[in-house]
Amino acid sequence: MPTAGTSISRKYPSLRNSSKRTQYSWLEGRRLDDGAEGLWRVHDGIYDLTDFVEHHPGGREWLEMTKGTDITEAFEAHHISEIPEKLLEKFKIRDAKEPRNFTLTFKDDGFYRTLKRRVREKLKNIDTATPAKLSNLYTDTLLILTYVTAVAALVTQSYIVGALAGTILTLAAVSSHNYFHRRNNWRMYIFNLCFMNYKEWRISHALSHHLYPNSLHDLEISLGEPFLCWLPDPKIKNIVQRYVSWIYGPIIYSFIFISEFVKKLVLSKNHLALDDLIPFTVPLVMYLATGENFTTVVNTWLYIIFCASFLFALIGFNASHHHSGVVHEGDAIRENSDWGIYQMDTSMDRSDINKSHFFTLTFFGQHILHHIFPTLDHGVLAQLQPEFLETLREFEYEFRACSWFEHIVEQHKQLARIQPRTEYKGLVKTKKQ
Ligand code: HEM
Repeated sequence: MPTAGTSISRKYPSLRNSSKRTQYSWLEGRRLDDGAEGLWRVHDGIYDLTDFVEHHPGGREWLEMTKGTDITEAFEAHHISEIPEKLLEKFKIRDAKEPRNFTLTFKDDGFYRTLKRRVREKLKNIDTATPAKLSNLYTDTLLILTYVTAVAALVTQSYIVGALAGTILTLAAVSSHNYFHRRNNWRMYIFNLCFMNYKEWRISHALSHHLYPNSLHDLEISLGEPFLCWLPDPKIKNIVQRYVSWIYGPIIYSFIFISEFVKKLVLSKNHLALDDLIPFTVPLVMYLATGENFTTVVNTWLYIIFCASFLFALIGFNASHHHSGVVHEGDAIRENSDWGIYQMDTSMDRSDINKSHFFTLTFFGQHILHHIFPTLDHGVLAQLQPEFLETLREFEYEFRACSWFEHIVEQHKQLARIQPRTEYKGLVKTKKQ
């Protein structure tokens, strides 16, 4: 087990290399490393939120899951208003004994908090309801179409209609990701249709990937290993993982949904819940609508799932973080980086996807703004671009974006890359921060 820290933490993440790594083992590792003294840590304070869990407006789950960990990044990213910070003081019981494990900063005059103040003001003066309603309309339509096209695939027994049903299922699942980042709401359950559970994604995606992208703390990186290895480290990938993954990668893409479910049955069966039955509503509707025999229903449904899984991975892995020009663990980064700047260094947006509300919602668009303000509806984010660009200019950073196609090419180059960059090559134009 390595003992040195990582580019953004003093300690190497416990249990990262466990052969049984899951969302729950990631949380377990955080409890071992975070110096939260069995309670909740925010910056250098220890808080007892036991009495607040039930009353948390974002839902009890977020706080239940994170008990015993440092929630600084989660707390900062999930609240735009000043109310949570004021409320938090009520629950402080002492200063933490150890320094924080993570070295990312949230200085008041730093990039992230400056931008957040501007966003807070802007949100008071813009129409957020209309774009949010449009997102709801898109999502609900995709949900209905998921069932309709699945039935159509069964009736027609056409591979093309089956692939269309898979496409719709993926678009519905990605849209529902807009909802599981927020307070509990029914649309977050749409995500479960694809065999992955929204609650587990709140851990691997919202709490791990969003807060520490491309680092050793990012579960979306570690769960891909040893088959898909994006970190530039010759110790974790050989020639097969670097180049042959270009060929076997798409096959893996197709099995992700099913394998996540199987993994849950094997490794996390204690966490099985009623909502894990949601994916089975699709074949049930297919059966009830047509009366087809069991084998035909299951075969058609599995074909839809494989198509959906392929497209989901194609969209997800090429959304922002694996362009070979962005920072991955091992590459030099700024010391004590502002959290928002670290997010900028590890991401690159997609100019083509960002142009449309529908594609932003269904292709993980407006990626950087979504990462740093995950509780805002995807449809609202475009309106925040002026404040985002203004703050970037002020901090002398540039906004980086390229096409989706370039991301796909670059992601493959990143799979092959093994040389970490020894000089900081983020998006900074000057040394000023
Ligand atoms: C793991 C840490 C936490 C996470 C992930 C989290 C997440 C969330 C989410 C998702 C929402 C709903 C946002 C929306 O839908 O607009 C929310 C709202 C809220 N949370 Fe948290 N929360 C955390 C910790 C806390 C703590 C420690 C406090 C205060 C003691 C707090 C106070 C609030 C308040 C007051 C709201 C209402 C919205 C607002 O005024 O900003 N949260 N939180």
